[in-house]
Amino acid sequence: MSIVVAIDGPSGSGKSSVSRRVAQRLGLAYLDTGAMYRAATWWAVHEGVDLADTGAVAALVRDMVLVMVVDPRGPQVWVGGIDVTAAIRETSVSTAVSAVATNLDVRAELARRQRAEIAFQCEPGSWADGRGIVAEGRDITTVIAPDADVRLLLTASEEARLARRAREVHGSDDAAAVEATRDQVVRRDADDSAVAQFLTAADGVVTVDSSALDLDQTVDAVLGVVERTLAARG
Ligand SMILES: Nc1ncnc2c1ncn2[C@@H]1O[C@H](COP(=O)(O)OP(=O)(O)O)[C@@H](O)[C@H]1O
Ligand SMILES: Nc1ccn([C@H]2C[C@H](O)[C@@H](COP(=O)(O)OP(=O)(O)O)O2)c(=O)n1
Repeated sequence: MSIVVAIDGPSGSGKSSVSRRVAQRLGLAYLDTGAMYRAATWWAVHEGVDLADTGAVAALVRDMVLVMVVDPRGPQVWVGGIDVTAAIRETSVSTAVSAVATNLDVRAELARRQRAEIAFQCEPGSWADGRGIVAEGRDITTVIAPDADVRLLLTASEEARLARRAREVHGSDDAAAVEATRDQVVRRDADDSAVAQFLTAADGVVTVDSSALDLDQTVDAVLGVVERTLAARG
């Protein structure tokens, strides 16, 4: 029997780091859908397409050769035969990505690919050999996989999320580092929330607030929700 775990949440709530660890512990594949929007952004810039030209960006993304390596021990992202796993984390991509993520034709194309990947990992012969997948992003619990076995919203206070991102990007959470991070957390969430609802839990979605938890405690909390949800389902 396959298991699909869907996790949404705002920037810096811990979706990527927590989902990877949860997938490893459960032997499931791991799909970072945000990385797909980042890859599309990187590719459009690489190909010299103006991000404001929504038709041109959508056409480019429809033909984009994107490979997501779903092994949670070493996820990778390849676009047009280039390994962009590190490049898509750069601040230039973080700043620009909402312009691509709010392009509804791009969303339709990436949604199609995300649903196909989730279905594929529930089939024998895939990386997960049918065991299933943890997929995370902004609209997984609501749009991409509303029928997932487990649906979870990972939240944390704005203060905690800014401090985490500042430590990650600038190696410090002093006032200057937090201010330098504000655009890629607060402004981006405001822009992104125009097209996906990830600030409050939809019906049937369990909220885990990680503000006062460290990474290990958050992973344990999420694993607890998975166990209880599957046990209740029988
Ligand atoms: N519960 C937590 N406590 C402390 N730091 C965390 C926690 N969860 C994640 N982090 C750290 O915060 C940063 C952002 O986490 P990340 O998984 O990239 O969030 P998201 O994918 O939601 O944007 C990472 O450096 C991560 O190690
Ligand atoms: N399912 C998704 C996943 C991400 N996005 C958007 C929202 C974000 O601005 C970008 C990048 O997502 P990502 O999860 O990498 O962002 P973080 O920096 O980890 O917060 O893509 C989306 O619109 N829908």
